[in-house]
Parts: sequence; C-alpha cells; structure tokens
Amino acid sequence: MPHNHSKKIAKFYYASSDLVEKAIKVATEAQTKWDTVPLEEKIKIWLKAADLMATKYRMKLNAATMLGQSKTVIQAEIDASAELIDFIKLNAFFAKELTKYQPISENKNVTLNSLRYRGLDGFVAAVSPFNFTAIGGNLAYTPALMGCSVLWKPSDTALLSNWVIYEIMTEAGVPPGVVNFIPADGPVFGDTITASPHLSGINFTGSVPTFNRLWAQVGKNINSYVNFPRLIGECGGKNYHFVHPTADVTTVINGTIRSSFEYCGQKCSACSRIYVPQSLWPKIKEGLLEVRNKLKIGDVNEFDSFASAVIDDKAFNRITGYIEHAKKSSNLEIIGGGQYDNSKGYFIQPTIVETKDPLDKIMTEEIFGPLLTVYVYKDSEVDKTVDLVISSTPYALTGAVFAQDKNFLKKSLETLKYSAGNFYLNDKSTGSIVGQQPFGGSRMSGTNDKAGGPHYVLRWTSPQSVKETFVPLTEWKYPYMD
Ligand SMILES: NC(=O)c1ccc[n+]([C@@H]2O[C@H](COP(=O)([O-])OP(=O)(O)OC[C@H]3O[C@@H](n4cnc5c(N)ncnc54)[C@H](O)[C@@H]3O)[C@@H](O)[C@H]2O)c1
Ligand SMILES: N[C@@H](CCC=O)C(=O)O
Repeated sequence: MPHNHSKKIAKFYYASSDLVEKAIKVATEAQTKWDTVPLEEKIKIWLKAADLMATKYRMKLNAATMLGQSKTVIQAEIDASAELIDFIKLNAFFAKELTKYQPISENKNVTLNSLRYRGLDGFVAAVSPFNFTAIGGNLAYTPALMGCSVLWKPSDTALLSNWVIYEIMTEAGVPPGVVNFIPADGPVFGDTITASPHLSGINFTGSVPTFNRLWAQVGKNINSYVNFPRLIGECGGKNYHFVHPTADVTTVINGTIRSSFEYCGQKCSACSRIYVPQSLWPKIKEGLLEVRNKLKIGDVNEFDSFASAVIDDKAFNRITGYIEHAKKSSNLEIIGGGQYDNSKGYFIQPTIVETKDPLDKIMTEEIFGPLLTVYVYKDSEVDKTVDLVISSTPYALTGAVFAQDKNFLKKSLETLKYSAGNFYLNDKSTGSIVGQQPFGGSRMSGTNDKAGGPHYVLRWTSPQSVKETFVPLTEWKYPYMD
C-alpha cells in the first residue's frame, strides 16, 4: 500500500456541528467528575496504557502509522510507540513533580494552606496534525491527565493510528466522556468549539494559517467565554542548517540528507534551507548528490525504502508547485531530483535546488516536503549570512549550526538566539527526544510551550489556593485605631 488510506475512512466518520455540540455537553459534564479522581489513580491508568503500547498494541500502532501515514518502519517505531510512551510516562512524572509543590504559611492559626491543581473547567479542544501519531496522543491525553476533559479532532489523514491510541487509553481505564474522539471537517469543528462558552483551551499542532484562524475566532468571541481559553499552538517552520567554513563535511552531508528527506521532509523540524560557504560547496554538493541518488523512495512495506509517498493530493500539489517554480525561475537550478509521479501514490523524489536569491519564496516559505534549497555564500560573508538566516523568514522552530570553531558556536548561541526554539550545534535539525530536548518554537512557529518538557503540564491546570483557619476573627478595627 504505497500511500495512506485514512481519508477514505474519514468520510464515514465526519461529525456534524450538532454532534460536536453534543460532545461538548458530554465533555463538560464529565470534567467535574473526572477532576475528583486523584492524580495517583490517573497516573496508574496512564502507566497501564504505556505498558499496553509497549507490548500488546506496539505492532498495531506502528503498522497503523506505517499504512495510514506512509511512514517507514523506523519512522513509525520512533514516532508511534517510542515517542508516545515517553510522552505518557514523562508527563505523569512531571505532573507528580508539579503537584509536590505546596506553599508554606508560618501562621500557626492556619490549619490548611495548600494549592489544588484543578483541571480547566469546561472542555479542551485538541486539534492534531497528520505527521506524528505521538503528537495526537500527547495533545489529547496530557490535558486529560491534569483533570481536563477533551474533544480530540484528529487529522483526517492520521485517523487510523489515532483511533488505536483512543482504544488503548480506553482499555487502560480512561472513563467515557473524558476524551471524545471526533473526526470532523476542520472548519466545522473549529467554528463549533470556538462558539461554545465552555471552551477552556485549544491544544493545537498544525499549520500557521489554521492556528491563526482559531486564534482570531477566539478573539471575536472573547466576551462570551466562561474562562479565557488557553491557546497553545505548535506550528510550522522554515528550518535551516548553517554551515561554517570550519564544519565537518561528512556530518553536514549525512545530517542534511536525514533532516531534509526522512519522512519526505514532512517533519515540522525538517531542514528546508541550507547556507553553505563557497569553499566547502564542491565537496558538500558532491556528497549530497551522491547520497541522494542512493535513496529509495518506495512502498513502506519494502524495508529498504528510505521514505515513501507524501501524505495526500493537497501536499503533492503544493510541493510540486515549488518544483515547477524552481524549473521556471532563472535564480533557481534543480541540481538533484525534481521528478514526481502520482499514478500509484503521491511520490516525489528528494529534490535539491540551488538558489542565487536567498530571499526567493523557496527559501522563505514552509514547503513541508522533500525539497532542500541551498544558498552558497562567500566565506568572507559569514556574519551577513547569519543575519539573513534570522531575518528572512517569520518562523523560529528548529535550526542547526555546523562548525568546528568553538568560538563561532559560542557566538551563534547569541547571534541566532531567537532563530529557533530547538537549536542544534553540529547535529541535524530533526530528532528531538521527549524529555531530552523539549520541543517547540516561537515567533510564527508557535507559542513555544515545549511539549515533552516539565512545564507543559502546567498549561492544563487551574491551580486553586486554599487557606483554612478555625481561629475566630473577633475584631474589625486595626490596632492603631484605638
Ligand atoms: N511545531 C510543531 O511541533 C509541529 C509538529 C507537527 C506539525 N507541525 C506543523 O503542522 C503542519 C502540518 O500538519 P497538517 O497538514 O495536519 O496541518 P493543518 O493545519 O492542515 O491541520 C492541523 C489540524 O487542524 C485541522 N483543521 C484544519 N482547519 C481547521 C479549522 N478551521 N478549525 C479547526 N481545525 C482545523 C486539521 O483537520 C488537522 O486536524 C505543518 O505546518 C507543520 O510544520 C508543527
Ligand atoms: N519532534 C520532532 C518533530 C515534530 C514535528 O513534526 C523532531 O524533533 O524531529
């Protein structure tokens, strides 16, 4: 099966706005009861789910990710089982750590002085992307762990794997009504949830235009909500590799191939633009083209495939539009790849373009496909080129600097500080590990709430301070009034 079949399944399940409204009612009612379940009990359910994912359901979850989202066996394993299990276990740990903190009152008359970590009252809408099964699970179930109830709208091109997660969590013991799996047309879902007074948060991962639209809708309805909805959005990027003249060429070549072409460049962290000094370009060019020629782009069931088809017709048309642009523009030259074919699946060959113009749209817009553009700079213009890296796009998701010059690496921590939420020195821009490199970007790449980090759980709780005393208050006057 060369490309995903989720969309066909989705057609049978699309929820109407009436159904979304019913789910809002169910979730809002379920939240009150779910919030009374102690965190320790919730953690037991989460750990049971992690165990089920590692054993009984591991193959099912990975296979659903391979067939539904066109991931190769290694990419499915990294994402679907490994990353999701890490999210579940680490968020349980972080929740426990967070709730350990209790404020101190030295007043002996105070018998209770505490912070209660309540879930958000109302419901949270989790809206997930197609490209990571684990992200869907994290977006829906981390708010639930903290006592929220959730409407989870999966991407219609990741339905199969996301449904398996829902089944596992239900088998582990998440009660009905707490997380509600609602495949729906995006705008129908978005319009309905943002119109509900009970919307307490949106946990979104996807493209900038979709998040902008949701944010604007919340803004428009701001006077109608019970709470100010929390808006968490992890969005797109235009991720870069910056190569310094002292870089190790082999590392640059292999790191760039992996980052740009694994999962056909459909990772939000994928390298899409690379800046290479003139002195290293001949060797780097030769290496990139040599490796590119070896990459097999084929069926995910053939285990020697490096990557497979892109996710759907929409993605195919968008990406090949940039390839056509490269063919037509006098500033751009396709030096590797450029072929595509949608007769059996949405196959696009890994493509490398060289540009004379560092501000061409191919260097500034998110493409989200197997297309890497190279800008070759003069060795004497390192600083000028670093400025270009930061100023040429509105994004700041991931970025990598390759150099053996330690002073340059140190300096780049400052000069490129706001260019990326996940910043790599001598390593590729993809492949963050939950708990090890908390993930997220700022500027137009998102609200940078760092999924997989210790503070993420805090976004899904509404803490309450409780103070109790039994000592009667017998006086209303202040002492100086007598
Ligand atoms: N920063 C990150 O952590 C991160 C991680 C993964 C993906 N991404 C980004 O996600 C994008 C790719 O994912 P995608 O193609 O699924 O994104 P998308 O924006 O097309 O869709 C994301 C989700 O939003 C839904 N949606 C669409 N319109 C909607 C609306 N009006 N209201 C409510 N929901 C709506 C979709 O059905 C889907 O479930 C890329 O831009 C990528 O960079 C970012
Ligand atoms: N966390 C993943 C990217 C997730 C977005 O698609 C990485 O670091 O490569």
